Amino acid sequence: MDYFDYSNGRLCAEQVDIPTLADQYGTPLYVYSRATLERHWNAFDEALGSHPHLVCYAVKANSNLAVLALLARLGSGFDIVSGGELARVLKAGGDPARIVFSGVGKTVAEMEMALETGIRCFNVESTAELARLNDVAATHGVYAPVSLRVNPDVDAHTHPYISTGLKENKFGIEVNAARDAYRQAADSKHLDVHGIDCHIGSQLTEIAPFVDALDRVLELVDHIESDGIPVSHIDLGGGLGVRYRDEHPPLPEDYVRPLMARLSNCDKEILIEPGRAIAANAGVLVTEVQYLKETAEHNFAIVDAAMNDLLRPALYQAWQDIVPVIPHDGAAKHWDVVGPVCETGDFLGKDRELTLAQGDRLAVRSAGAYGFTMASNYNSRPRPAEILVDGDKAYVVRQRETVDRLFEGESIPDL
Ligand SMILES: Cc1ncc(COP(=O)(O)O)c(C=O)c1O
Ligand SMILES: N[C@@H](CCCC[NH3+])C(=O)O
Repeated sequence: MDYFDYSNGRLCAEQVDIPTLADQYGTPLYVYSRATLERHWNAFDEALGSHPHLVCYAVKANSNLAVLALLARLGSGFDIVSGGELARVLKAGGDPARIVFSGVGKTVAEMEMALETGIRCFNVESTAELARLNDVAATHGVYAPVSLRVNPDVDAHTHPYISTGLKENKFGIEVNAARDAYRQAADSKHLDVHGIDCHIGSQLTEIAPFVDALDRVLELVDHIESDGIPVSHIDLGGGLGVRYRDEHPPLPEDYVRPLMARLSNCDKEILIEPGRAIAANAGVLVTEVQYLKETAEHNFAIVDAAMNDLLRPALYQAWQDIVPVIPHDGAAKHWDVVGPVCETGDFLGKDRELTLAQGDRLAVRSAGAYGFTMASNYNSRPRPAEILVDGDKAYVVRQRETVDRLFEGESIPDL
């Protein structure tokens, strides 16, 4: 459930009128709902109940400082994948002791920054990374808290680009090699083994793969602990899907229940790393129809948002609902909603039945996750502004990028 709905024939975010926001701040424009973000985070937190747990929001889904700050105030932990994300979380007031650091390619500088900050744990993804982290910690005379991300070889039944838990994927340490990796970690003088971690993919709409992955992790925990290496937490990763079209992903409580049933006799702290399920349906991308172009083959609605603003349709052929901001009368037609970028793959939606006129505004739904964070400046397009709505108030949480900003850091050498 989210807080985007029509009131008097105009789309609103909570109690704020989206057409007015578009008039004030222009388009393309990302609009987020605080109540939706908080509701989703709380749903995970409450589902985990009294079992010791930490919901570590996956920052990559939506890393706007205002979004991170409001989750930090709820007591959220954070799953980060770069030094940049670490800096963002700290800037937003996140607690370093609630940060877990995932990612296959952590650099020495990123490790140093995280050690200095005193993060909760490194989710280590290879034995080479274990060795590097031990060296970096030794150089600084500290101990690095580690959890090994194991790749359980479970098919998440999701888009191949966002499946991460199969043995052919680059992520994690092969489940069969994990026991040896734990021995390496335990024998490393400057590493402290804290936990175990897995993340099998994103936009999962079934529970079975999560349960299979947990079973493999629990089997491994038995082996590791019988080797004399205790772990104090199990991190189940993120990945719970959302409804973009006609999917029926489980609610947070229905996703957590079967997992916790398996963990009823387990006193270890449970971490989860949801991103999309918290942020996706908490945001829309508002865009304006620039031209309507009807050809023999297709009707094109050329809008002012493009693949550089919202990449998911172009990258994954992802379907996101596109709705009018102010529905009006007229004959509906089938439109390909496309952007101005010079790529055939630049579309936001194809074959959408809409009643359109030039100048209409449209909202692309479920754009709060992997929307702005994947935006680029391709075609030298400044990135959109971002608005956070809270009840009847709207805050500009990122100004629209200016063309001047696009040249920052560039120079023309005196050749
Ligand atoms: C390690 C890790 N944790 C958490 C997430 C968040 O995933 P999602 O947004 O699907 O919940 C991701 C992205 O897939 C990830 O790579
Ligand atoms: N960016 C992807 C999800 C990737 C998850 C990253 N681990 C999407 O939009 O669906």
